[in-house]
Parts: sequence; structure tokens; C-alpha cells
Amino acid sequence: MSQSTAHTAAAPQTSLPRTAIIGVGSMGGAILAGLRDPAVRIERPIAVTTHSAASAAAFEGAGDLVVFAAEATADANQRAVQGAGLVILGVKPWAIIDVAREIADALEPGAIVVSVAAGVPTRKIEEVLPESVSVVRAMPNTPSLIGRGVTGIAGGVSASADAIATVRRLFETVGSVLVVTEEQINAVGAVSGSGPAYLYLFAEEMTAAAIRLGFDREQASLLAQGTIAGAAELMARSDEDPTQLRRNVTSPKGTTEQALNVLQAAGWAELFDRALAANVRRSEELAAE
Ligand SMILES: NC(=O)C1=CN([C@@H]2O[C@H](COP(=O)(O)OP(=O)(O)OC[C@H]3O[C@@H](n4cnc5c(N)ncnc54)[C@H](O)[C@@H]3O)[C@@H](O)[C@H]2O)C=CC1
Ligand SMILES: O=C(O)[C@@H]1CCC=N1
Repeated sequence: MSQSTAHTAAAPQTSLPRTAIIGVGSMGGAILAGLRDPAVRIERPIAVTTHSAASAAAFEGAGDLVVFAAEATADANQRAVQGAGLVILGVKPWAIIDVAREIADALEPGAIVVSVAAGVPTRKIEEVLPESVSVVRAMPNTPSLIGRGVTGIAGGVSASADAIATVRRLFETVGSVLVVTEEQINAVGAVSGSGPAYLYLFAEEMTAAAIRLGFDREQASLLAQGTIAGAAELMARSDEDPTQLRRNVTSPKGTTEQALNVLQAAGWAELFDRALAANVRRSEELAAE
């Protein structure tokens, strides 16, 4: 991809500024879990907000967090962003603009606002925020939870090079980062943002097929999911690319070759093209909503 640079996880040189996360569901929660690693250099406490008081209660007693529930505290989101240099918006795409409007007056001058929402362009967020604020879009994925995320980031017109560098450092604490143009970010979502779901579907189907071959669920999970996890780890650690790793399993005239012939006959290239195109299309629809 043009204008892209890849970075792998590395300890940041300087501490990340005071950070607030608005909405800690699947994605915001995964980023939070990664940031809470004591090895991560970030100003603590991290401020987080949830919708329900019950979700906030799950963090009770956490000394490294300040938690507000929007349901219980009307100005929860405004309070969370006070004093924060970095604000991550982790709510659903259709709630992003309302939340941005809600926090606009409480943001610190010069704060960096990061939206992880699929589809929503930076321009729409910039329109409701003060001029001094930098808006950056990020497309992370849930393996951020274990420090193995992949995140694409793209700055809006408001974002300085420093702001993008800070957001890059933020996501490097939970995995690898690719800096892209905003035109490319929907495609990042189609590949890596949603990508874990494609792999889990593969795991579900392979487990179900193993059960149909006669294994019980526990045996099938061990065989199928253990294999996928092991193969992914081998790919991560090996110097060989997936094509060579596949060849290493596929003995000429052997058994793997027979299964791969069946799988390839299903037209995976076209299937993936269609799936990723549908994903990008949905991002474009979300942008227009
Ligand atoms: N789940 C994923 O793998 C990825 C999600 N995203 C993006 O992340 C965003 C969130 O998606 P998920 O985490 O999947 O959804 P989610 O529903 O799990 O999380 C959203 C959270 O925001 C909270 N929330 C809602 N309104 C709020 C408010 N007014 N104040 C504070 N908190 C509020 C909800 O209680 C919920 O916990 C979306 O915009 C999505 O496009 C991006 C990349 C990957
Ligand atoms: O499904 C979604 O809309 C979000 C964006 C990427 C992954 N999950």
C-alpha cells in the first residue's frame, strides 16, 4: 500500500499521555486490557466510561482506572475526558457523532481524539469538535487484548504528524500498526479489523466437520482449534511465508493435496474478493448514515 509504514510492537520511548476510553465493549475493552499491562508506559489512572452501571461495577477496586457509567452519571463522558490528552471513542459507529458532540466542550485544548468506528469519516467528527483537537481514525482488532493486535491508523485534516505519531505509539503498545491514508482505512477494516471473525468462522466449521467425522466436541476442539492456534503461531514465528508453510504440509500425491483440491475448487479468491468488498461497502454505508 502506498504511503504506508509498518511497525511492530515495541516499548514506547516516552509515556503516553493521560488517556480516556469512551465505551469499553469488545474493542474498547480489548484496547484497555492491553493498555493495563503494567509494562505499558502510560499516565495512570486511565479513565473509562461504560453505558451501564453494571459494566462499570466490573472494574470496581481497580487502582489503575477511573470508571464512570453514563447511565448513573449524566456527565460521565465529559468527566472522563477532563485532563486527557488522548481520548478513544469506542462506541458503535451510529453513536460516535453524538458522543463527540457531548464531550466537545470538555476536551482539553490540543487533545487527540481517536475514533475506532467503522466507516465514520474524520471529517464528520471534526465538524463537531473544537478546531484545536486532532482527529485520528483507527481500525484495530480484538487480539489487542493480548498485545497481538493489528491496527491501521489514518489522520484527518486536523491531525498533526505529532498526533499521528502519538496514536501510533498508543496502538504499538497492543500490537502492530500500519499508517495508511483515510481512503485505505475501510480496506484495513475489511482485512484485519474483521479478520479475526473470518478465522473464528473457519475454526467453528473445522470443529463441526471434525464432530461429523466422529469425534466428541472436546476432542474436535483440541484437534481443530489446537491446530489453528499452533499453525498461526508457527506462521508468526517462522521465516517462511504461508505458501511455503502450506507446501511443507502437502506431500506430493499425499492426503493434504486431496483436501486442498476440494477446498480450492470452491473458488476462494473470488469468495474473499466478494466478502471483503461487502465489508468495505458496509463501511461506506455507515459513513453515509
Ligand atoms: N469489535 C471489533 O472487533 C471491532 C470494533 N470496532 C469498532 O469499535 C466500536 C465498538 O464496537 P464493539 O466494541 O464491537 O461494540 P460494543 O457494543 O461491544 O461496545 C460499545 C460499548 O460502548 C458502550 N457505550 C454505548 N453508549 C455509550 C455512552 N454514551 N457512553 C459510554 N459508553 C457507551 C456500550 O455499553 C458498549 O460497552 C464500533 O464503532 C466498531 O466499529 C473496530 C474494530 C474492531
Ligand atoms: O463488525 C464491525 O462493524 C466492526 C468493525 C471491524 C470489526 N468489527
